[in-house]
Amino acid sequence: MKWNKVDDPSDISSLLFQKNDDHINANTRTSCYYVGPVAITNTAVVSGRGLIAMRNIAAGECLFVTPATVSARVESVYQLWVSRNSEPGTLEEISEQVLVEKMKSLISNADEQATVESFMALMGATASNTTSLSIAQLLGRGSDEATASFTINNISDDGLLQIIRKNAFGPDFVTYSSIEHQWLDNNTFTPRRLLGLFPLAAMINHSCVPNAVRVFAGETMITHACDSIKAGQEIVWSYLPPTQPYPQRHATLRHRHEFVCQCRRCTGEAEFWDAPPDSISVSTLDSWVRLCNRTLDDVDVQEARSATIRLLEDVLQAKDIANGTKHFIRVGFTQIYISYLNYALQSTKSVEVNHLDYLLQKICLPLHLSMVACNNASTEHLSILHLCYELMGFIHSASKDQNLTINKLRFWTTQVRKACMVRYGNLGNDIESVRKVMQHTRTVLRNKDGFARSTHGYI
Ligand SMILES: C[S@@+](CC[C@H](N)C(=O)[O-])C[C@H]1O[C@@H](n2cnc3c(N)ncnc32)[C@H](O)[C@@H]1O
Repeated sequence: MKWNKVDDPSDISSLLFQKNDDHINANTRTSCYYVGPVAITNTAVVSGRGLIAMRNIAAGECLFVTPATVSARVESVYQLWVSRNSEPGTLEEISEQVLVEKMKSLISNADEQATVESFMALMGATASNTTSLSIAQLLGRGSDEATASFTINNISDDGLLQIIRKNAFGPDFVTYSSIEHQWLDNNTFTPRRLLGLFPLAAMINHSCVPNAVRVFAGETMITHACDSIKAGQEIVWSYLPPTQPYPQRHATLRHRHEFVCQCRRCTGEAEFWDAPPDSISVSTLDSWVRLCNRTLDDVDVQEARSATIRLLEDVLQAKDIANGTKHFIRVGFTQIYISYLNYALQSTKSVEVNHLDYLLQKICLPLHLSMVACNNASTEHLSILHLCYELMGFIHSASKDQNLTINKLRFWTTQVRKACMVRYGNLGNDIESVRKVMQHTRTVLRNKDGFARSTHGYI
C-alpha cells in the first residue's frame, strides 16, 4: 500500500475530481490521508470511545481524510447481485457478504496485518484492546508506537458482520433499495462506493445536532467541522439523515444502532412529542401526528404539499414551544419542503415572480435558518440553498427594479457560499465545482438536470 499525505486539506478538489480511484486498482493501491487536530478518547461523553478536538476548531476546518481500509467494491457486489438467480438476498446483504469475504482474505494474508489491525480495533471497547489505540493503527498504517495487539484467530463470520453493522459506512445519498431498483431498470447508474470500513471515522459518536460532516471521494472520506468545536469537546456527527422527523430518527437509532439518542435536539423534540403545547388545537395536532407517522415521500401532490406546509407552520406558530425546538422540528420535515420547492422551481415559467418571492421569504428562509441552527451542512441544506440562489436569480432577472432585488440575491449568494465552504473547505468558493461534486445528489433535487442553471455565477 502507498500512502500519500494530503498536504493542503483546504483544497480537496484534486481528491474530489480524480478520475480513477487509484486505490481501487489492487496493484497500485494508494491511500490519501490527513490527520487534523483530533485525538481518540476512551471516555467519550456520549458513549465509550470517541474522537475529541485537540484545540479550538473553526467551522469548515478539515478534521481528517481517510481511506476505506477495507471495502466491498461496487463491481464485485454487482457481479454477485446479477448472478444471484432466485437466491434470497438484498443488495445490502450481498454487500455485507462481499465485505466479510474481503476481511477474511486480509486476515489470512500475512502482509496485510496493518489493515487487519485497523478493523479488529472496532471489535468493541475493552480495557485491554483500547488503551493504546493509535490513529495510525486506525488508518491501517500500522502501529507507529507500542500498541495493543488483537487476537485475530478464530473470528467468525458473525463476529465480522457485527463489526460491519456497527461501524461500516453504506452508500451516501441513495439507499440500497433505490440502487437495486435502478439496476433492475437497467439503468446505467453506478454508485462510486457501496460499503466500507473507515476505522478512524468509526470512532465518532452520533448526535442529531452534529459538529462534523463527511463527504466521499470514491473510497476516500473527507471530514470537516460544520460548527466551531472547542478544545476537548467531542466530535459528533449524524448516523442518519438529520432531516428526518423525530419519531423516525428515534426508531432507526433504536433498532439499527441500538441506542436512544440523548442529544439536545432529541431531548427537546421528545418533550414536544410527549406533551404538545395546549395552544395547538386538537384537530391540528391530530393531522400532525398522522403526518409524522407517514412516509414523507408520498406527500407529493401539489395541493397536499402546500396544505402540509401550512400545517407544519401552524404547529410551529404555537407560543409555548422554545425557538430551538421549533428549528429542530422544522428540519425534520425538510423532505416536504424540498418537494414543494422543487415543484415551484420546475414551474418557474408559469409561476408568478411574486409567488416565488413569497416562497423564498416564507418557506425557504425559515427552513434555512432552522438548518443553520442544527449545524446542518447536509446535502439537503446545500440543495435548498442552491435552489434559493437559482430562484432569487430568476426573480432578479425578471425584476423591474433590480436595486431592490440585488440585496436579496447577495444574501442567498452569501448563504450558499458559507454552507458550501463548511462542507467542502475552499472549494465552496467555486459554485461550478460544487455543482459538479453534487451532481450525484440528483435524488435530492428532482428537477431534470440536478440544478437549473443560473447565469449569475456567485456575485
Ligand atoms: C461507530 S461506534 C462509535 C464508537 C463507539 N463509541 C465505541 O466505543 O466503539 C457506534 C456505537 O457507539 C455507540 N454510540 C454512538 N453514538 C451514541 C449516542 N449518541 N448515544 C449512545 N450510544 C452511542 C453505540 O453503541 C453505537 O453502536
